Amino acid sequence: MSPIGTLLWRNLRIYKIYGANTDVGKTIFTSILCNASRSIWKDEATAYLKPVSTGSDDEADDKSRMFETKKHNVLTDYDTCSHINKFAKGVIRQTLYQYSQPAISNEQILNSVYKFALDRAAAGPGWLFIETAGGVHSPSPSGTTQADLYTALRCPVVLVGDWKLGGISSTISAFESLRIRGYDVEIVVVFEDAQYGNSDYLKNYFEQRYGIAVTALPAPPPRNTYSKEQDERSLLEYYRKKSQAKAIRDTLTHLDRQHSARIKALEGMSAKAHRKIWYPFTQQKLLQPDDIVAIDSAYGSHFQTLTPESSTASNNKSLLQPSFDGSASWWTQGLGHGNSSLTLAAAYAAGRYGHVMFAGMIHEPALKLATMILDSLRNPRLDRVFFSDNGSTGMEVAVKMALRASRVRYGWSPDTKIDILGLKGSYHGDTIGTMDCAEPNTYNEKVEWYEGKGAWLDYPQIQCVAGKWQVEVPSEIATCQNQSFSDLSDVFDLERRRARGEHKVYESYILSILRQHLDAGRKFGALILEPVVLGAGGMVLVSDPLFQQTLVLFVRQNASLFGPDKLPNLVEDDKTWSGLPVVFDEVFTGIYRLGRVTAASFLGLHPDISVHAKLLTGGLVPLCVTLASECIFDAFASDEKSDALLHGHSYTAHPVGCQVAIQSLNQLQSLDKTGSWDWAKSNGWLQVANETQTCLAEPRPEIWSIWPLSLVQWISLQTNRVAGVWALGSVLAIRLNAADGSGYTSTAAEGLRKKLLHGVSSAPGVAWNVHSRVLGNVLYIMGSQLTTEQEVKEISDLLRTGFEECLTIKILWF
Ligand SMILES: C[C@H](N)[C@H](N)CCCCCC(=O)O
Repeated sequence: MSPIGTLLWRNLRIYKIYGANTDVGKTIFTSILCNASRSIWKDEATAYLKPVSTGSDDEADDKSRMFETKKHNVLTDYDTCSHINKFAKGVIRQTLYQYSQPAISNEQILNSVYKFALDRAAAGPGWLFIETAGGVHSPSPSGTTQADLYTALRCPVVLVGDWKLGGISSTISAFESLRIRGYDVEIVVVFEDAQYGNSDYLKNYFEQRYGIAVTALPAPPPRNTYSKEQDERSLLEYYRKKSQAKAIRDTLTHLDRQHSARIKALEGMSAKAHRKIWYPFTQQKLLQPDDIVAIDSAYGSHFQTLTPESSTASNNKSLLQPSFDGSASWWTQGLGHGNSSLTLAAAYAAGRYGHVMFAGMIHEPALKLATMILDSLRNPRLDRVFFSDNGSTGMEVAVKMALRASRVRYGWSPDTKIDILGLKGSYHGDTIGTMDCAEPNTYNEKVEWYEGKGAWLDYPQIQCVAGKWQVEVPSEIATCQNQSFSDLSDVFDLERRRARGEHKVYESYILSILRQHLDAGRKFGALILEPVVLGAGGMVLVSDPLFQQTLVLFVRQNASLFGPDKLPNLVEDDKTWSGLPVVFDEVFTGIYRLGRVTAASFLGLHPDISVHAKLLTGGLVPLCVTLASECIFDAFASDEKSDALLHGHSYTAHPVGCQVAIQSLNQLQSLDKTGSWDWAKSNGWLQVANETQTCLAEPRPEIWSIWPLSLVQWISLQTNRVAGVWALGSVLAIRLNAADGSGYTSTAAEGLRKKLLHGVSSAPGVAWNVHSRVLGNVLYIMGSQLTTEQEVKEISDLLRTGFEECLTIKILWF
């Protein structure tokens, strides 16, 4: 099954009819719109679709039961599909499901709606009106409300307002519910009512606030209970007149124009962007307008993007296609695009506070989040939370914290040159301070102010090569040989490996490097690591975790190397940093990206400073927290204001971010607790571990990925082009053999990226693709924490086909 696409065809104007409430006249308005479009666009077809209809099978809307209902409310009586039959002759009409049918899934409904729309578009130009059930939040068969059910299809909306007592409120509430879910309400239609005058109020309200027109029509004639014939005649007359009314013609003309305007705007975006936007991480001289992908919207794991051939495509070709968000929107995405509970959290905090000043003040979301994140990370060292905006700024703060703590501990003067200790290929942010924490590399070699301030150690890397997990030891760690493991859990089984003494060779290497630098008079103020995975440095399943663990323990156990302790009253306990403050940059790897709440837990370590962003807010808004131990915090305590951490972003601890983060953490924790990733864990990963386990006493670490182990192994066997591959949590990284030298500037992964971008056409008119970023010769695909087994299967198949096609037709794409 292909992912569900947004409904947009050039020749088919599709509108979704939502009601401010049930019983407000959705069917009557839809029948009038159908009838009118039939008479205005005579050569075109008009279709009406009711995806789900209320009532049991025998009293289904499809059956002609009009006038036989026992209810006496005029609109309820008319709320049947047979209205379309009777009052909008020639309209193609279909009801897909009845509520009474058992177990109709959301996917079934959405796929059927898509298929119906696709068939209509293929049949020729026209209109399609899709009538939802009840009010905006009336539940669908699965329980999902109407507004949430149809988000993926994202049709523009005709909102039928409520003309009764209380209707102003329900109409505005319905509008707001639709709006915060990203729907474009193109027009509001409502019956006139002399008693309440809702239509006048709503006209002013929507036109003035949102520039949205309101069309008001007189209500249908009251029911004639004495004569069926009379009743039907007067109703026919009502429909005939209203379908010819100027207000309805104007409404349809407006909807027709809006449809064309939406397509024109979408198709013009890339060219305009090419002239106006300065893109990040992009050599724009090499960028053509056509390379820029226009996004209409995003939902779940997919963007809805304009197809490359949209302007030349035949009329019935869909203009939008689902594009799997393969970089998880630069590693931020965790809980799906358009996640309405996150949206509501953001809206709630924006409504309650907007943004408020933080220095010297406190608000509930910040305090709650601080408590929650400290509890969640289960790191006994961490006591304090500093808020900033994004990973770079959070890391800048971490560096300031760590260096100050070291300077105070070791009694260095403020002008002492202090370096950091790190790993080659590390990347901690794009701002100058954090760039200086990285060794010289492609990202910083042409940055005028870059001045690397550190010593960076080499390390062994892990990847699956030809079906085996290899720990590849660089020549710098000379005496050690590459090691091969049958599964990844064995690599992460640090206790056993330590018991076997495998760390000793790492200790000697670390000591020899440190000695060289310290003997040259260098001073270090922090050990900064991206635990387990190096992100921008090439998506490296870093150093054998045993190496990172050994490095941290070595630094902590050999404090005297770094300087004589100048703090006479220092109380040493297991919360006090030793040797160097250990900073973990978990901006990318933390908060379940790798399947666990912290990446530190893979190493069995507690850092003194820990930085978290990206998944912290589920990928909705930027926010970063830098957590520190009390002992780091104390380094800033004095009677002098100038000793304080003089740092604070304007949007520090913005309530919207904090509230969204609370919601995200709750959702992620609940996914974890309720076994939502069990399908992935059993996808080869934990079976292998358990099989190996039977003869072992202690349980082994739980290592798994949403990307099946069989896929990882299969890719690793494509040895003529693949140098190695790994997967952990929601990340899959493929390192390709590169003739042009590996690294960020390599073009080796471009061919595979393009293959994924070209995508799949699974059936006529049904296409989807994968949007991904490459890091030179490394192509990675990152799901969200809500990516489904089905989505993973589709992408896995596409990857396999991509590799196989290239073999068959011998295209050298890397
Ligand atoms: C997004 C991330 N946090 C960094 N700011 C950028 C990392 C380098 C990405 C390079 C690229 O996608 O071309």
